[in-house]
Amino acid sequence: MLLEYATPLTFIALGAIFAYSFYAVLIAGQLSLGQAGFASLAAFTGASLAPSADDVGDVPALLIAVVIGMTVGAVAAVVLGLPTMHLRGVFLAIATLGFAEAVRIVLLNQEWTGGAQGLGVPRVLTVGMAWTALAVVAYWFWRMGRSRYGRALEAIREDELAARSMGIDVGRHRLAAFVTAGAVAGLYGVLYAYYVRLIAPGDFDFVAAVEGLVTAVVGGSTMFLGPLLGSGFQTMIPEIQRAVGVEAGWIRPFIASLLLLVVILFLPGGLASLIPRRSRMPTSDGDGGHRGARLATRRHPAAGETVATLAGLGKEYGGVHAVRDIDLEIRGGEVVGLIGPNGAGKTTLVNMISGLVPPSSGSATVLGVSIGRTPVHKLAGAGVSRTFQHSKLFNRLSALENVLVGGHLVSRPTFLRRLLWLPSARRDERAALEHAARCLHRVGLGDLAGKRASSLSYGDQRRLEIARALASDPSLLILDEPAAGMNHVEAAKLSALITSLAADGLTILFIEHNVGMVLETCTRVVVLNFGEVIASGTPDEIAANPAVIEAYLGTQDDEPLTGAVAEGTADDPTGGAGVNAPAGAVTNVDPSAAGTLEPPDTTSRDAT
Ligand SMILES: Nc1ncnc2c1ncn2[C@@H]1O[C@H](COP(=O)(O)OP(=O)(O)OP(=O)(O)O)[C@@H](O)[C@H]1O
Repeated sequence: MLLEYATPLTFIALGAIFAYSFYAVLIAGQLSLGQAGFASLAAFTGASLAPSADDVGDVPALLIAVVIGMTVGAVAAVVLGLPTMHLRGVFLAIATLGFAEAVRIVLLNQEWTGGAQGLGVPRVLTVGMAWTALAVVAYWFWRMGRSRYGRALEAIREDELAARSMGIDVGRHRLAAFVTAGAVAGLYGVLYAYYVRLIAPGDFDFVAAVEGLVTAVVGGSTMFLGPLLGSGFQTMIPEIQRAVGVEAGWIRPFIASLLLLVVILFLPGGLASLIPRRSRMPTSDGDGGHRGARLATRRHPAAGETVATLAGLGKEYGGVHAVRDIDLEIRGGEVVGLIGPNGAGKTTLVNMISGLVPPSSGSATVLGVSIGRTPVHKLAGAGVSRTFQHSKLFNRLSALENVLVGGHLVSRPTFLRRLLWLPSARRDERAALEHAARCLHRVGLGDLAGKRASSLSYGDQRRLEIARALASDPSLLILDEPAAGMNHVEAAKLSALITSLAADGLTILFIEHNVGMVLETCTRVVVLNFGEVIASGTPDEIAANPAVIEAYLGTQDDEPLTGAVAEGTADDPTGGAGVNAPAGAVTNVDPSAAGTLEPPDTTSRDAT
């Protein structure tokens, strides 16, 4: 019975293995078509260099060829990956496709490959061997999925910049994913060669690459069973059509393509999205009643110790001086509020401090690291953690998973230990889960741990970003407009949270348009206008500072800032008070009202 289906079953296994080589990079958000080239190189070198099956036996010959092929695939991936890893999306697809085509043409013109005639290889692979190999590959990706490494790849796929800010070395992770793809494609190439009896360079052409990609996409790239489901679907649809008597010709491929279209249109997450995803939950409630191990912690600067020193820091975009000549010192335990009208340069300044944007002039040292050439993940490693003006959550991950990624820097790698089922890996994963749950509870989101980040309300998304930033146990926490979109009550709660974090010794720098909240929460306020610091001092000093009042109200004759901010609209940015404020200015014309003023932002930014 099984023998009757041996051929389709073997092709399902082979197709799934090839699709896993695409899945390996799709989970990190990379679109590559180079796998056909890796498979081709592996198939020809493996089959040519491995000893003959007659001399050493079938299985040893195949195993040696597999080792050669996977090594060749991985090395080719490094060679191709090093110069192309900075490419994204369609550019990476084109570059890798170019590589695969170059390999095909070179191999086509070699004598040792048999050229267009192809190379004869003994059939050694059985259906059992093919499925054993598939089981090993699927096991690899299954164990990877819930490891620290697997989470990092998912985070890169969801939002690369946020992943960098969580301390993930994106370049290294993307290259590792690419090398895995090379090795798995190499495995496929060798197994294919030892099954079909005759291989030709044309077997690994553009069409083969697209088929592998389609299989992975149809199966789904967010769950490890995806490639297997995709390959089963792709292989069995024609078989089923044949069995029910749909004759060859245009009908069969037409129906198969139509079904493919239906899956892609109605199941954007692929067939695997039909399988319910078990969301990770901590074993304890995370509110302090936990018993698991704690994660690594870092030494934080003591109160009054220098955290950041900025000297003459400036940033110019073309002719626009976003920030100019800023001297600033931030000390341990301070809560520094950064305020100023829209376009004053606040976000640009914190982007420089967190390493996202290099300064055009001046210098700065943050937690002992000088900014400029230091990559974002290294600054995160030094203890800088941040939220973004426009939420940069990992939308398809749950709230808890978002915070788990935030804990990347303080948790231990678990993937290799998970492969071996070592209890220490389970312990470390539990510790990471409980740490994430504690962070969620700290911001009041404990009950929403299993919810997808994209399904949370705007205010909860802001809080989730804070929980994620806290998870790295930062020394300097930077919050970019954390209260944006929050109502009066939520903003008051956030203010209490910031105060309690500062009481724990955390140094906080935050941008906020809600001046009332800033004056209430901060130990020091720095005011920017047109990229320059126009005032710095205690909340009381700032509230009475004429230069600040002028920057906000456009006149020096008005009352001092009182700690509350008028609600306004883009049409009436003064909150209806009729004050002649500069466009986008935050006003305090109605001290009884609270809220933020958010005129439409038309600035184009790489990182905000
Ligand atoms: N990537 C960029 N390219 C060009 N100009 C930029 C870029 N980022 C910021 N700017 C400009 O730099 C100036 C300061 O912008 P920035 O976003 O830092 O101000 P902000 O005080 O944070 O404003 P908001 O309160 O609206 O967020 C603005 O004039 C803005 O248009």
